[in-house]
Amino acid sequence: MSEQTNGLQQAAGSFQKEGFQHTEEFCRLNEYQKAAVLDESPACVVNANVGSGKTTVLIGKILYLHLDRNVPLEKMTVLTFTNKAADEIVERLRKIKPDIAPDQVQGFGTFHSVALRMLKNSLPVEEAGWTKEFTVMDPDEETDLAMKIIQEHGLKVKYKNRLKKRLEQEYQNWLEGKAESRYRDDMYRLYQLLEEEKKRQNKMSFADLLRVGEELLRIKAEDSGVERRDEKSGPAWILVDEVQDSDLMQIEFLDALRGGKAKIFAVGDPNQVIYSWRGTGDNMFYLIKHRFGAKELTLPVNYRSNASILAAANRFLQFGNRIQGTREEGQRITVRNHYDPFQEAEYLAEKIQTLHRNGKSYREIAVFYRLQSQSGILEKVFDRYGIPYELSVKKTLKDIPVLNWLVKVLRVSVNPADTQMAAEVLADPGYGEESMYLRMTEFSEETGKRESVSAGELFAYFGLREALHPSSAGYQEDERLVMDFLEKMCASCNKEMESSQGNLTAAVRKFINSSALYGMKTDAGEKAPGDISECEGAGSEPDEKDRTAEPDRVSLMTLHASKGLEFDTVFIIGVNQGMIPLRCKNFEQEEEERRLFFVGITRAENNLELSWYTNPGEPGAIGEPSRYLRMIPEQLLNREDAGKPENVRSGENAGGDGRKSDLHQLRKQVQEQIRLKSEHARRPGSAGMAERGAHLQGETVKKEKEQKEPEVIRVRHRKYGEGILISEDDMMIEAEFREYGRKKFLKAFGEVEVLDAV
Ligand SMILES: Nc1ncnc2c1ncn2[C@@H]1O[C@H](COP(=O)(O)OP(=O)(O)OP(=O)(O)O)[C@@H](O)[C@H]1O
Repeated sequence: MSEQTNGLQQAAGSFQKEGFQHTEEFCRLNEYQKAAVLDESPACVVNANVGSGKTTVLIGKILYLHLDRNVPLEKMTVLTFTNKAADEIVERLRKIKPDIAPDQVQGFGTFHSVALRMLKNSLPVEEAGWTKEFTVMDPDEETDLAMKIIQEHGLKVKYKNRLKKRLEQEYQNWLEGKAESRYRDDMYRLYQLLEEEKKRQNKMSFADLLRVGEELLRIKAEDSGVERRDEKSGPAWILVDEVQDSDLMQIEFLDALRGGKAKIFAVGDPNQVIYSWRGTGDNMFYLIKHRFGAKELTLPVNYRSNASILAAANRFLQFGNRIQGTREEGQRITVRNHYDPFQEAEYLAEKIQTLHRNGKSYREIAVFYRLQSQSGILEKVFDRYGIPYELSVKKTLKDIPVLNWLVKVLRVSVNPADTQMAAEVLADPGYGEESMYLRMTEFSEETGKRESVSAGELFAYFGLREALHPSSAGYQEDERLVMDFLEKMCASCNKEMESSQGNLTAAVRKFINSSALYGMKTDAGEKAPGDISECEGAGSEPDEKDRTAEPDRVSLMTLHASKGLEFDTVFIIGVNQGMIPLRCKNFEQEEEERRLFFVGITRAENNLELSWYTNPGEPGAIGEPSRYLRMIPEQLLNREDAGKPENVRSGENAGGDGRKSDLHQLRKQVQEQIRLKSEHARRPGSAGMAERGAHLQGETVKKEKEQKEPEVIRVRHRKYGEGILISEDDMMIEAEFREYGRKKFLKAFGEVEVLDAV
């Protein structure tokens, strides 16, 4: 990627004069890539293989449209799956055209951020029942609010323990005016009340941003008449990255944004769908193609991995043709057996030290695992060996109690209608106190009109010294975290106020909305399941793929987090039965696990090592190699066996080295931690947010006995009779019938009736 960036920089001079097509960068593209860049069909989807240059093509396309076809950047909307990806595209464009102003690329971002910006700036959000000052709520907060409404109104809602999922599942049906909920309960009444409450408290969920955005865009188009629409009113081009990760709501938003006029260019890879639990299905790519009558182009050639890795990857391909490579066979894939994760961690530490001594930088090396919990042993052993590492864990403000509370304080300050948050602030067991109420509700009046502000001033205004309890043991750390956060926020707000000539309240609202939408990184880098990257307001992240700019560290991350990255050497650990793939409930999950493994192995450029344990020690994992290892042809593999249980059990397999003699001790410590954790998990849970929220508002909440909800859902089919629901998504339903086995049906045909749970 950095090599590519250099190429772009060298070519930058000639861009201005002759356009993109005459640059070295364009000439470097292969024929498929060129065809995609130059295509100007009304709608085009590029079905791209892994590592085939999707990002390269997308950037090439933007440059071509802008420099050769004179399409202003402002007339392009570039929709990405993560905010980080949007930042990366802008950053790479800036390397070529350093004078790009922030205003010109306002249309570059995630679906949600683009919708948010339009609702704030150009769509009449008042017509939908909110005001321009609305704030953004996260999905947990919406579930808490729904739970509170259920309790207040005595609603009968089934499967409350899965309320978040249920809120998502039937929302579309309710919007379409269906008369009764799937379980014939009060779900539709809940939607109604929830909607009213969100309007009353002037806040929107993520789903609202897209839905309201879409509705208002459609109304706007109707009002002005699609044909007569002012050329200036919408984008001329919509470019979509990672289109396979879109969900149905995003597609509707896309359609409305297009307004029957803008051209669509979307790149994606159906083989890399790994987030279907969020409403994305592996059929999305094809759905988009048909919905927009799009031309399909392909990018078959992979530039990343050596031929052995690609040959293995081809075994896991689910859609499309074989991935073509450009590289020689290279190193075979190593498959290694270890006795257990402790032994492996030590092996990895030594191996990485050797690689480093032989000239490989740490940043070229990554270790992937299926479950976040697997990183603990590696961290401890790497610490002991002094190996620098970067742990990719999603750590957001919500994980730090004092910042979680502070953000709520700020949210109420910029939106006093938010009684849900106000209640949570005041009754917070750590920091809540009554005097905060006035400070929050008077913020706009008192301080919010200012044109610049400092962290110290805000700290004093909110009386945070008292709220954080100066005599408590944690005060200093809390104060440091709060000041750090406020400093970042004030820097962003001051900048915002200067450029927009707005006031402090509006600037804080923008900052807080951004952080709700993207999360805000508090620690080491992360690209987790979910569109999380650094909050817009807090400055942008370093280019993830230009890794030379970052500290030299080994990357430790889950397979999910590895998507979109590339490394010279990749270790995938715990490739055991029951772990990779994780135990699956249904065929779809199984297929997704396979795609996840595919994503993991295709991150490696030159060296790939897969390991399994004789004694995995993870619940559900079996001490046998995963069946995925049997799917890779033997001639691509180099099998090595490091399992020496007798040495390992003694904990002294390494002789005189003091670090290694501690291994036995470490093993005992970690096992004890695991035991304590599982005991803790078995204890009855503490009160949920919703209960706390209600309690905070002075209500007595009866802790409802956890209802034992039935797990089996019956269905009926005209021909196959009664059966059991296995899975369903927005399009398909799968059920099992005693006489006929498992069958799948298109929901649109309504052949399967879902009966009450038994
Ligand atoms: N025409 C080309 N010639 C040489 N190298 C190329 C070419 N196109 C792309 N590459 C290189 O191939 C690698 C993969 O490119 P890129 O990251 O854009 O692919 P991708 O399709 O986005 O990957 P993924 O599927 O993993 O998300 C990069 O290192 C890139 O520089």
